[in-house]
Amino acid sequence: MIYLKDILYKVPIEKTIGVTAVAINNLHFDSRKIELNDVFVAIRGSLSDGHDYIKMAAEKGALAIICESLPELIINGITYVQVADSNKALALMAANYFENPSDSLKLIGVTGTNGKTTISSLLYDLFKAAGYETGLLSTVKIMVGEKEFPATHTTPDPLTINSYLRKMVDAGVEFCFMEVSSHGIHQKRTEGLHFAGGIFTNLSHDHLDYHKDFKEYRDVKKTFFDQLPKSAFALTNADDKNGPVMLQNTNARTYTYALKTYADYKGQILENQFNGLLLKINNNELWVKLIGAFNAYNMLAIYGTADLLGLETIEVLQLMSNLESVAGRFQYVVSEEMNITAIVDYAHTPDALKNVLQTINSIRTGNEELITVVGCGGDRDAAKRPKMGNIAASLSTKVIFTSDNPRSEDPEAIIHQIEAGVPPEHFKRTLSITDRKQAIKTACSMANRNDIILVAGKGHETYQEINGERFEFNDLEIVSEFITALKK
Ligand SMILES: CC(=O)N[C@H]1[C@@H](OP(=O)(O)OP(=O)(O)OC[C@H]2O[C@@H](n3ccc(=O)[nH]c3=O)[C@H](O)[C@@H]2O)O[C@H](CO)[C@@H](O)[C@@H]1O[C@H](C)C(=O)N[C@@H](C)C(=O)N[C@H](CCC(=O)O)C(=O)O
Ligand SMILES: Nc1ncnc2c1ncn2[C@@H]1O[C@H](COP(=O)(O)OP(=O)(O)OP(=O)(O)O)[C@@H](O)[C@H]1O
Ligand SMILES: N[C@H](CCC[C@H](N)C(=O)O)C(=O)O
Ligand SMILES: [Mg+2]
Repeated sequence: MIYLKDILYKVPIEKTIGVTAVAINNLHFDSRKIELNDVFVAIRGSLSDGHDYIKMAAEKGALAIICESLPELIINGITYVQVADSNKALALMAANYFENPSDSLKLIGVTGTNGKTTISSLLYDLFKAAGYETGLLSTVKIMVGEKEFPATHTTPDPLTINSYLRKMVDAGVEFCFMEVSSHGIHQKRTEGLHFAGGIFTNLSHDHLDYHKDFKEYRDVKKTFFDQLPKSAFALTNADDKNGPVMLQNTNARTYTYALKTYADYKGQILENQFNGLLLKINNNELWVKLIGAFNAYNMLAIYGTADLLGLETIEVLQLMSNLESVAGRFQYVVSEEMNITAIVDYAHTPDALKNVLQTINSIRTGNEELITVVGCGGDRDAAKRPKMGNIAASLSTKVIFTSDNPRSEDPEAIIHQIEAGVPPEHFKRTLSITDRKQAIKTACSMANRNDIILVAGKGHETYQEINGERFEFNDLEIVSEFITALKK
């Protein structure tokens, strides 16, 4: 039996009408899911206002309504709890409802613009390989020990988070690595979770459609570290100019990693080739199978975290050298006959695209062409479009602009905005093909022996979203099929 008063523990309440000593069934923030004796939390969203659905929730049998402003019609027998912040109330209630599973886990949050999925997934792989029961909440998938569940968000809503954390605790999971997105922090999806550690990767232009400006985006990320408890560690990238800013007001124990400046976990790239990186971390040398300078940062974050969580250095080094790239993160195939390399990468921000292209250029050996296929998602930050057009054209020898989840927007209009960023001297390098499959096919047919094709933006995604409908689509499958069919 779960009581309303128990799940309201620690929730700052402004006013209560009715009794809270009542047994409740489920907790929901979507009125459409309400059944008899459930609790409905009204949230002001970006598309609609949950307060408009209080009546619907009541009609469907809600026993209690949690809201920021009380409705005009107060119905006898229903308890109304007025709170200052429904998002926060939902997160605290969700944690209470599932009996605060994060208290029984070592939960590590990874935040920053790029690298969250890579770091959290590889930490999951590493701790699993070290023999621990491990959990993962990531953009790509959710893992409860060995069991896989589909992910809908990078950081899901608090009910989803806490229900999975509960499953993890019940399955004996000891460590859980989770991505903490800026939307997640801003919407307080992670409020009430007990973190054992926080990792900051880097901060660059992203999600400025959602956040007011860069400062707000940065400050939102920072609140995650401000809220870490004393017992936690906070590990930051000292080479990123916002890295130290993140730790300014944290109560956690602070640590740094860096390639360029002094840091607790100091790294050096000794070799950077197509078959991996030779790194020196503090005084240890190791080969890892991942490629590119940005992955050296990810490796430092992983090394530091494993060390802070008490793993033995020797073991960590050995496990790190076995790590394989994460789905859709610099995944590649090479065609046997023509030796064409096709790389699929989730880079969907200017910074990530630049990183991937610079990485490929840094390990290109000769005059081979670098043919990039890229687009930008619809209903997302439009300011990044010309920037990505500029980067793709400047750092590739040929570019095909195409669609990447146009969602409700006109795909051609998005492509025009990308094209607007191409410097005139590179016009000749670019062409645009709206149909993504056709664009990939054309890139493959343009490739000669030893050339490199980068298909950027969708990574692990297995669909293309057009007009609210998701069509099956897999960059890696499509590009592999076309390059292996090439015979010249
Ligand atoms: C902009 C945004 O973040 N939206 C998220 C938000 O929805 P919302 O606030 O817009 O909801 P809304 O549709 O306006 O509705 C407001 C409220 O009314 C309720 N409602 C609505 C209709 C109804 O009939 N009855 C009812 O009760 C809704 O359940 C909701 O509580 O809260 C929902 C529940 O948690 C999320 O699913 C939804 O994510 C949408 C789908 C989304 O696309 N989010 C992306 C942008 C996102 O969060 N991305 C980040 C980062 C990705 C990255 O780093 O690249 C992520 O963590 O995934
Ligand atoms: N440390 C890093 N610094 C810069 N770029 C990176 C880093 N790690 C990965 N990338 C690049 O950014 C892309 C996204 O990486 P990843 O999926 O790990 O990030 P993320 O933070 O989870 O992104 P999202 O916000 O979309 O969930 C990768 O495909 C890679 O090209
Ligand atoms: N988590 C990100 C992923 C973007 C991936 C890209 N393929 C796109 O659709 O824009 C978002 O939903 O904004
Ligand atoms: Mg991610």
